Amino acid sequence: MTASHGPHDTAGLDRTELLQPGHRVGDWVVTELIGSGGWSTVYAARPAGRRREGDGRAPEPTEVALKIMPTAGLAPRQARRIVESARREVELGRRAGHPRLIGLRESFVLAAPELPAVDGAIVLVMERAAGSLRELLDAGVSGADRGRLIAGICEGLTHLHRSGWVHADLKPENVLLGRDGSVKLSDFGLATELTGTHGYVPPMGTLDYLPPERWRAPLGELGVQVRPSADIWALGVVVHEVFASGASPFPGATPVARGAAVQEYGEGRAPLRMDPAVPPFWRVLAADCLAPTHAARAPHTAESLLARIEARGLAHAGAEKHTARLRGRVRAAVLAAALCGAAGAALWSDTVREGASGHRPGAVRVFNAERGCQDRTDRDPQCSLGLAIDPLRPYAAGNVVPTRVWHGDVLTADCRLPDGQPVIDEEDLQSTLWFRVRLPHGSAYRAAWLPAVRTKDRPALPVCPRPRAGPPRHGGPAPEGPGS
Ligand SMILES: Nc1ncnc2c1ncn2[C@@H]1O[C@H](COP(=O)(O)OP(=O)(O)OP(=O)(O)O)[C@@H](O)[C@H]1O
Repeated sequence: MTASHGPHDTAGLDRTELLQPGHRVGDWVVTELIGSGGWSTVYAARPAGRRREGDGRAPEPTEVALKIMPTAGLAPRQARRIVESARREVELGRRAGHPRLIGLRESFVLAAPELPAVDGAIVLVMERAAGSLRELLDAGVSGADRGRLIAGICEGLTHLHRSGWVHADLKPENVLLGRDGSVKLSDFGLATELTGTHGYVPPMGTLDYLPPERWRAPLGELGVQVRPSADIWALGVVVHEVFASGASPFPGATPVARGAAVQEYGEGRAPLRMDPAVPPFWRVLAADCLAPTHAARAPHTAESLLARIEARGLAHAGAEKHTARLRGRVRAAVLAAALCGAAGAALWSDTVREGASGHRPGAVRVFNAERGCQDRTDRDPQCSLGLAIDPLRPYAAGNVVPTRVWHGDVLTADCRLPDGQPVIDEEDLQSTLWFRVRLPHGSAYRAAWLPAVRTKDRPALPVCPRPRAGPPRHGGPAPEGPGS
């Protein structure tokens, strides 16, 4: 739970360390302090002793995290808030367990008359995580991990939203990481179950992650209204932070100043300005999450965002696999040429690339919307694009020929298909137009299909005969095509 820094501020608690290593809390012994939030302190702990086998309880983990939420000395309103927060955490843990949510083992009230500061505290016994996304951002997230982490957060949100809950406090501190690097959402102190289209939360939250509508939301008897789109907004901020070294997409030196920038943007008085370090695919995704109103954001559900990330991941994985296979083939071709004393082997990539050859009829120059890929000449697999086997099937990893193409390659198209499968590129351009392009000698297919969003050229070409719809083809020569 986040204390005291929502638009409806309340005073937080000034707490010092409450428990020392070795202190016994229920069946657990504190081993070290992990960290403190506005209303709680989290400790690592180990089991106090062996439980008897067959006592009907779940097997003991070697380590847990104890979230201690003291209530002593609080004003009745604050104490009620703590109890309510614990109730939300326990309720969500009981009803919506999932590998992408931190596991809750048990909860109890601590009786510690010798320690008045924690006597009567609420204790949550949780699965212990290895760290948080905040720590990872501070240390520097590796490029390869970024997409995986965001996909993990989307998985957690998808599960929560499908189960009818809103997290309402998504931020890097609440994205924990398992020892295997897996994502686990945590801190459900503000999580609320939807009644119809929305739920209610206490007037609290973390300023940097609140959507524009939260700043104007009236405070009713039940609290402030929230909808799943509030989590999607927070996800947009997190996506930006992950790619922009922890920087918020909203300018300002303090959370309050950044909150003012959010409101300006929400009212249409300022554009959304993202850091250039955010790559195009993630920029489009973050912009969808950061749509200024609930209505504009609502179509971008956690589930649909996850599907987009997975589709992109598949395409990349496919690119790497195909490139590795092709590299093997190229090596074999070079070796064969050398053994035969040939002057040189014709590499498929050189055959495909005709960047300097000028324009010829049917020429289409490949365009990669990812700006980071446009200046590269090293044909990095991450920057390669796929050509489809079948333009009537989804443009995904199972439907691409092994031959890859890169930004600037010039291909020869012999016809166009105006009404193929719709394709949306990284900049949200959508088109159903496809070009049938020739592939070089020795390719597994003689022809393949380039979606029009992958080129800026629109050569005047005849309409292709409609390809026969059929089951996915995974190899062998294309039965149709111009030949080469
Ligand atoms: N199960 C856990 N395993 C490991 N670390 C945890 C666990 N739960 C919380 N932490 C860490 O403990 C620290 C305190 O967490 P806590 O939930 O009390 O506050 P917070 O999320 O930082 O802030 P607030 O609750 O005020 O928003 C955070 O750094 C968090 O990453």
